[in-house]
Amino acid sequence: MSLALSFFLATISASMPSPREIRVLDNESALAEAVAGFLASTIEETLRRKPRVRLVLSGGSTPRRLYRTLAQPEWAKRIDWTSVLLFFGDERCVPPDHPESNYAMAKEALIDPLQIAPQQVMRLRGEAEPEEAASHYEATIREAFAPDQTPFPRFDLIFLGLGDDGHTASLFPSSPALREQRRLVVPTSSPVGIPHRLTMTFPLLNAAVTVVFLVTGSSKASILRRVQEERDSAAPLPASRIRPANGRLIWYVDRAAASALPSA
Ligand SMILES: O=C(O)[C@H](O)[C@@H](O)[C@H](O)[C@H](O)COP(=O)(O)O
Repeated sequence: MSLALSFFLATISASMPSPREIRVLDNESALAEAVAGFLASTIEETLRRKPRVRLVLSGGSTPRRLYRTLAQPEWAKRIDWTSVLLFFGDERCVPPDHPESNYAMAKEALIDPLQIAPQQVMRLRGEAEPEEAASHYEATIREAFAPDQTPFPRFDLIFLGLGDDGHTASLFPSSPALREQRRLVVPTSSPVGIPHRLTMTFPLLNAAVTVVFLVTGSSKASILRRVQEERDSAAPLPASRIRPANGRLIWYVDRAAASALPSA
């Protein structure tokens, strides 16, 4: 094979997203344990190559079980949290102690129990003016990746959830934020719950080394099937557009959420 052809094939294969992996666990508890194990292995493997791990937490209610599991002694002793920088994929525009704050949930379930130092936690300032908060967070991300000035920094692992309308992070169907191709973080709005949000954008999320979706419960069965079956439709659901160009996409789902999948 000529050098030119092998280079061409390498380039093509490098630009094709890796296949998505769906891992079905019996229930929420088994899912939390499995994801904790995956996170521990990912952190261990990353720290063999780099001095720190940059991890993005998801909001919503699903990840709370995972965060509480990670705070348990048997997991706390397995993970070197002193080498982990925590970021948030999105935030509601509320104060950090508001019951709807994604930061407040992670603080209660993970950060405080593990005594993770404040300087390791990059909080999205939900209490600030949204444009200012978005710009500040973009600067925070770029500082955390310096001197690497890649246009879209590659987080080592990003956790995401799935809304029953197909949204993920705070990227909601029909939102202008879905079209953002330049910025890392933008203000946006939600049709449900807290209206004003901040969210990481598709280019940043899809730059990740690994993206892990956490989906549990029978209420997500229908939307999970739609997302898995959607192929290049004219208006794909936001969660369907999460396809790390040079990374892994893994769906951790429980049996209830997977009940509508063809292989279920
Ligand atoms: O701020 C948020 O709410 C999340 O970023 C959002 O994308 C969440 O992951 C989904 O809405 C699923 O939420 P549940 O886990 O509560 O079902």
